[in-house]
Amino acid sequence: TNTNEEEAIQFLDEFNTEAQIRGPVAIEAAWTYNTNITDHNQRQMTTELMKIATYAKQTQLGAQQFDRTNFSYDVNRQLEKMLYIGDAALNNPVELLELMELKAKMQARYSTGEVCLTEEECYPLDPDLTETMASSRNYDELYWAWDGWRDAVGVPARQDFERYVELKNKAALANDQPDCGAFWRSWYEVDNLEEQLDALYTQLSPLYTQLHAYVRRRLYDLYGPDYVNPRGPIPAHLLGNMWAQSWINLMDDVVPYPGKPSVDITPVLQEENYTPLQMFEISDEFFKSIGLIEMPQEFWDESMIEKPTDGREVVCHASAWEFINKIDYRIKMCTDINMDDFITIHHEMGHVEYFLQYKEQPVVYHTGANPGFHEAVGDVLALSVSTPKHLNSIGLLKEVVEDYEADINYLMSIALDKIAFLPFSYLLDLWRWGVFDGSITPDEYNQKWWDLRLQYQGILPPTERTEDDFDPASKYHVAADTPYIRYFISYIIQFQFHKALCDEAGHEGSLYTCDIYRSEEAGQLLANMLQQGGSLPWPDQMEQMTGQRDMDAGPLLEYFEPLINWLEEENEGEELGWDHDTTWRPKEPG
Ligand SMILES: O=C(CCC(O)(O)[C@H](Cc1ccccc1)NC(=O)c1ccccc1)N[C@@H](Cc1c[nH]c2ccccc12)C(=O)O
Ligand SMILES: [Zn+2]
Repeated sequence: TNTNEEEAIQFLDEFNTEAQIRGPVAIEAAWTYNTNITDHNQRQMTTELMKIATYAKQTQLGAQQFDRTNFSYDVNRQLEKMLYIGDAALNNPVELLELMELKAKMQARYSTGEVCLTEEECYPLDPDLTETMASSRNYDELYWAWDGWRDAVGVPARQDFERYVELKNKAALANDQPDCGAFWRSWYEVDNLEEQLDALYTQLSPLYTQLHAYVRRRLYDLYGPDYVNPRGPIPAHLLGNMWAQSWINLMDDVVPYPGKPSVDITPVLQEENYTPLQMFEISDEFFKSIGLIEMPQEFWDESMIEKPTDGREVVCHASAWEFINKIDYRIKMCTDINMDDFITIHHEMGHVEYFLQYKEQPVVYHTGANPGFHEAVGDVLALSVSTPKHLNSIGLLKEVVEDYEADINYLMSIALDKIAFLPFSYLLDLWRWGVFDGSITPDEYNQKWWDLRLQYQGILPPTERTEDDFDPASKYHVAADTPYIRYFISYIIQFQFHKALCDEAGHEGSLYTCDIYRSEEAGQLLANMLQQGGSLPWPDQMEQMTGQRDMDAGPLLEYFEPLINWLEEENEGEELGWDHDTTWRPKEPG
């Protein structure tokens, strides 16, 4: 083996140059497929991805030549990142091709899935079924969309998924990892991640239980005792979202003090005919206001921010794209004109901001400090943007009242998104890690999924589910080979970041009223972290920003403190939790 550090540095420089030439070609082919799903474009993408995989394999072999023992920290870290190359580690090219085609096929099935009322009348997830789940209060109509979607994209995915699991585990073994879940967890560079996450969830579950009891009572008032049991789990299709992962669309039915002005900007966005472009420009302006880098011209020229109307099939699930040529950065999103998508735009733009901030780093460091960091950036800014004061100052809320009741309404709206999301974002990869490590076998995929959905979310399916169903694949990230624990981690650390940025901005008063708009100091603190990309372990970067090294639920609990007190009082007399009546089932849908 080679102990010559000079040669290692030479090797790294050559990779860095080569990657910026080869990378864009493959990413462009993936972009073309994602924005125009055809067999031809899939073949083109697969061909390019195979070439990049071969190059990654060569790079891995090259990096393995070196004995890193006495190399500098940075050279060692860059070489180490080259050793783990994901799917490309599959030694058998036939299997690698099979895996790529499986992934493309599952992603295409999800992205083109639809539920039909009649032969000619079919509805896709985005925007139609999403809108039905958000706005219908008809138990049977909600069930039609919920069950139809699972029949359309869940059931047919099972066979592909089982083969996908085998191949992903083979690739993990080729990366010296016992299974794919272990490989995905290795990105967090801590050896007790699962224990840390379990401790965080234990700390947060009482708050979720309070919110669950409150919302359940309101749904009981709405749907009656045939469909909602005030002591049991909630039917999964009543929460305003296809996966019950965010309950924000129930706000009108659960708002604590109805007499106060709304905090939902959807009516204004629609009445004033805001366009997706204008929504993106408002987001970009916020990033600029705190001194971050604005979206480049190529971003505005090449992004796809609306669902095409020319008949093209596209992957509508939002994503942010870096072409590692220091020039091209894009967002692909089928933007709907509502608050949900206004927030998602900030989420996606947060990814692009991270790309822009770390673009001078070596390519191997073009990642988040950990995947949760990448998911948190946009959401942190959205916490400021969402404040009624801020929305009022940019003309998206016509009236704002600042008193205790209005504050509780606001905190409820944020909790319906952030607190409701915690169990879902935790359980999804608990299930998937179990699938990868073999503790969850194909004959129980669906049963174990619903066991976890009951245990953590306190929900149950509106009808009996069997192993003929495969409900996990009704969620994009399961169909699209995208890990999910990153969002659970993001929802915790984004409040740590928010608190640090608010302190830096000189904010005084409650954390939930903080808006870092126009604070160059806050922006500088954030940029200093973002610029580092993956060059330093995330605890070091967490310490630079917040003064301590761990994930900590404290700032989240501080943010929601007034609502926690309000819920405890409001829920006096409620039977908290959902294991009081495990035999109850809702009445069958019509
Ligand atoms: O999936 C997303 C947004 C999509 C994404 O930006 O996270 C996207 C997912 C993806 C990953 C890989 C391939 C294709 C899509 N991630 C990125 O675009 C991305 C880009 C660079 C680095 C890391 C992630 N949000 C999650 C949950 C969520 C977290 N915060 C939110 C805020 C608003 C709405 C949803 C969410 C969901 O919809 O269930
Ligand atoms: Zn994201």
